[in-house]
Amino acid sequence: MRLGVAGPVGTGKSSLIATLCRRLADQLSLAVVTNDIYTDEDARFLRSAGVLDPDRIRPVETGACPHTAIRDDVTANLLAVEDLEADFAPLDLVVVESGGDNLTATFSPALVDAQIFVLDVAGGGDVVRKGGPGIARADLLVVNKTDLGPYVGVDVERMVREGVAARDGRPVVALSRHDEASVDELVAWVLETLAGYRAGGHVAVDPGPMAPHFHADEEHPDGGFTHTHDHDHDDAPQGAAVGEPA
Ligand SMILES: Nc1nc2c(ncn2[C@@H]2O[C@H](COP(=O)(O)OP(=O)(O)OP(=O)(O)O)[C@@H](O)[C@H]2O)c(=O)[nH]1
Repeated sequence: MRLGVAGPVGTGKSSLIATLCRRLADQLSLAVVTNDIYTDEDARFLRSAGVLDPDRIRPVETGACPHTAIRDDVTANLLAVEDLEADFAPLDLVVVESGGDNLTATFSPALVDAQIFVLDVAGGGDVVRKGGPGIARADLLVVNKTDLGPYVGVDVERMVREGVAARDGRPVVALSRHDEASVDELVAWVLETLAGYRAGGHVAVDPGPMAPHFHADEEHPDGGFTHTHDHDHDDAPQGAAVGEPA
């Protein structure tokens, strides 16, 4: 299974992956692909954490906004994942870490089977309310660094409640690496999702938003049409469609 980890800059994506590797490397065959814009910093961090054979951690240097490489053109990431799968087959789990991006960045289902969106309490208690496709529709929302709540004046329980309310029943984990019970909850979710994937019951979803795009169609008076997939998501804002097919 390929598992994406996305979220704004510094919310704790690399640390979460290090924690997962620490907890799962004994029972699963793991590999990690990291994405940074101009460096291989995240891969170096994970290698130096000593949680996985360094060769199982491969960096992609996007040279562009992180979402470009995880949803618009996933080629570089797919090649990195496929190289790892070829070198270490059979792998149970490949984790792909996005570079830190904004609230709209999500993975294409062409790259990952499931995805985690990571926020942290230090980014402000109102971030969940600001919403976005990852917050609302990623397979799992993690509200990270809950231990910092008292120091930054954030009501963690309220933030988590708002996350649950925004997600229509999808799961939320309130996480701190200093709270073993919360790490247990994260690990349990990963194992459960992996079991569902192996049983053929897990369907990769596109949290969106899908960029407006053009379909060539000779029958259409304009030679084709541009549209969005807003209607795929009941709660997505409507009205952005341009020239829907007749
Ligand atoms: N207090 C606290 N700090 C944490 C926790 N998880 C991560 N951090 C710290 O948060 C900072 C950012 O963590 P990273 O894992 O580098 O975050 P990231 O999302 O990978 O960052 P980018 O790749 O730059 O977007 C580091 O200083 C971590 O030590 C946590 O549970 N509690």
